[in-house]
Amino acid sequence: MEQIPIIDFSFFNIDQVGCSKEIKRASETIGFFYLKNHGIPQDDIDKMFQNAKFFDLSKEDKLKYPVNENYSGYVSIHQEMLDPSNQKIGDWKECFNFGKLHDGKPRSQKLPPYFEGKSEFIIKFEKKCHQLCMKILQAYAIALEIPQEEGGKNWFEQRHKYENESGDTLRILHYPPIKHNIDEQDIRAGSHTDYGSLTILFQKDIGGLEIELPLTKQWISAPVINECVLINIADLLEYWSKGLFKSTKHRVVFNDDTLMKDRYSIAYFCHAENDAGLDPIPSKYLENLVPINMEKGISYGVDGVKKPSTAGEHLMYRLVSTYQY
Ligand SMILES: O=C(O)CCC(=O)C(=O)O
Ligand SMILES: [Fe+2]
Repeated sequence: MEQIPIIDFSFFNIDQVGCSKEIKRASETIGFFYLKNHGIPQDDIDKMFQNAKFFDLSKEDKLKYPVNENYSGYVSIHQEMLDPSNQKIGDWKECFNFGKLHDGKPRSQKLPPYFEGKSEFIIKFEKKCHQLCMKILQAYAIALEIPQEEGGKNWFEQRHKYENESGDTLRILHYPPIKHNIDEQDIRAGSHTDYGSLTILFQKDIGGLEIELPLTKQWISAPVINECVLINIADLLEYWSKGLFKSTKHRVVFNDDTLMKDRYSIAYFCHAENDAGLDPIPSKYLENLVPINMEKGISYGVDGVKKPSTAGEHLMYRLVSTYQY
């Protein structure tokens, strides 16, 4: 059975081309890879996980900051349905989404008092995640040999400028234990692909994440591996690469040994700027591929047929179909 590869990112500083090729290969076959020596200090990750104490607040207090149309805020249990075509009830999870923060505040939303005094750290953490994504995206540009006159190794960075408006989101997640008899309908997170360019996933202690192998459609588990973050390709990279890179489906299931336990995770969703187009990457590796059908496997909530032409439009269509406001 295929395994999710572990890539040592310190190798990128020694042999950029070799390491980039390894990342390219993992992205073409599985769409997921573990990254070790990724450069985000473990202390920062542990400190970020401490923010999950927010979930201990009363439901009332949490609901004062509900998720808004920009995708920032608190998402309660059953509110998000990641697989609307197969799920009847929403996911058994709660999360808090931090939109891109500026001056300590998400652009269009007030942070709950709980995060007061913590926002400086959260912004720094978010920036470190963004920087890591830029380095990984640079690896794609190197592996795809994007011509210099088209942007070369900065092709992706030109579309992901931190200061510009985008769907970049840092999310803390809590999957509470299930106390009732598990309903067949209940799932911690329904099967889905992510909406941006890349996702960094920080797992902790409790497994349950599964990914669907693109070729065989077989589900395999993506266990917690110490000192590694998990990277997955999201929709934009699949579009830009004409399907060469796989935006692989994943879900979080209840396991017999973990369903009575709290599960926590952190995801950083790296998005292109809202105005970034979805035209293919200029690369000789894509010459013989045809652009993929963007609606394939994705239910766009607005009218189901309209094609998104920018990263921002794509995000909007996907959000409309997964959230119940
Ligand atoms: O919690 C996890 O391990 C996965 C979360 C996830 O896939 C998501 O929020 O998009
Ligand atoms: Fe996801």
